[in-house]
Amino acid sequence: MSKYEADNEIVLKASCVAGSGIVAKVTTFLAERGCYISELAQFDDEDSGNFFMRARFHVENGGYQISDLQNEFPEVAASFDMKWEMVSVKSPMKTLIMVSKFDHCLDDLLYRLHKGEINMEITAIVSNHKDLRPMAEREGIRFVHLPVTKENKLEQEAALLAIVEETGSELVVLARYMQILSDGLCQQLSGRAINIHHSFLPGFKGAKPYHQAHARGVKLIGATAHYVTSDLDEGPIIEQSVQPVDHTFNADALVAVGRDTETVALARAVKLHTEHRVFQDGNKTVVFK
Ligand SMILES: Nc1nc2c(c(=O)[nH]1)N[C@@H](CN(C=O)c1ccc(C(=O)N[C@@H](CCC(=O)O)C(=O)O)cc1)CN2
Repeated sequence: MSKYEADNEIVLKASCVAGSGIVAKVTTFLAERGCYISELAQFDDEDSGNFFMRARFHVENGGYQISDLQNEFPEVAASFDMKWEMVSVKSPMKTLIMVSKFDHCLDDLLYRLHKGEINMEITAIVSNHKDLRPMAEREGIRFVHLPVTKENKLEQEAALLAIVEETGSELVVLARYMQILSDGLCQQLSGRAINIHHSFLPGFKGAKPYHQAHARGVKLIGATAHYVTSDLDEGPIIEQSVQPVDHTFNADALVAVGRDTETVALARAVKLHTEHRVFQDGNKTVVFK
């Protein structure tokens, strides 16, 4: 049985300022309500003073419903001023994917969706170009063409946001979407927009990273999946992937082999986020794999 088929599995994500008694209070809350904890992870970031924990559990003997637990947990959360969420594992995360002309990341995500590797429901594919409409229509997925110019950027982003809200999208994935999001949109999508940058950040930020890498004579290339922030390519890193190269690789060869690192890094990051395993910790992340 796929781990997503477990009807009653629940995930609790919680973070707060570090202190004693947190794990005890949370696990006691769950135990007292007949919950069997199958996964438990925690991390105490001594630099930031923040504490993070993730529990996966189910209610034995069908007593409490998730709504009951969600109604009663705030008392525990309040005692530690916790930021928390409690969600059903089975619920696929509503995900809107943004693309431009490159198709490899979108194609890979669609494949992994079909294989059941990522528990998401694609609500729409939005693009500033028409090139990937056939790929969306092949899958029966709504495709929205939102062309963008310097003059219409704010209107274009408003239209995008309207689709995010209309579809109830919880996550926006920039699958090689080659437009810089405005500060306002970054704020609106804070913590729920993931981008794939085609370099091993912090190296080779900005445009044409493979050409930068070729000029530098690197022996490794990579890709970085990160949350989108106003600071281009500076968002909290979720996942990275690298692979070896050498002097025989010209820039086009780096682009070609780089596609594998981009798809792997992005798919892993989306999977981790949809499984509620990623926490933002300042400009970094904590990832419970
Ligand atoms: N606010 C942010 N927006 C975006 C981020 C980000 O981190 N913060 N990541 C980029 C992706 N990206 C590199 O990975 C990137 C994409 C596009 C550009 C760029 O210069 N775009 C030009 C237009 C280029 C074109 O029309 O072909 C522009 O927007 O003016 C740089 C980096 C996604 N957005």
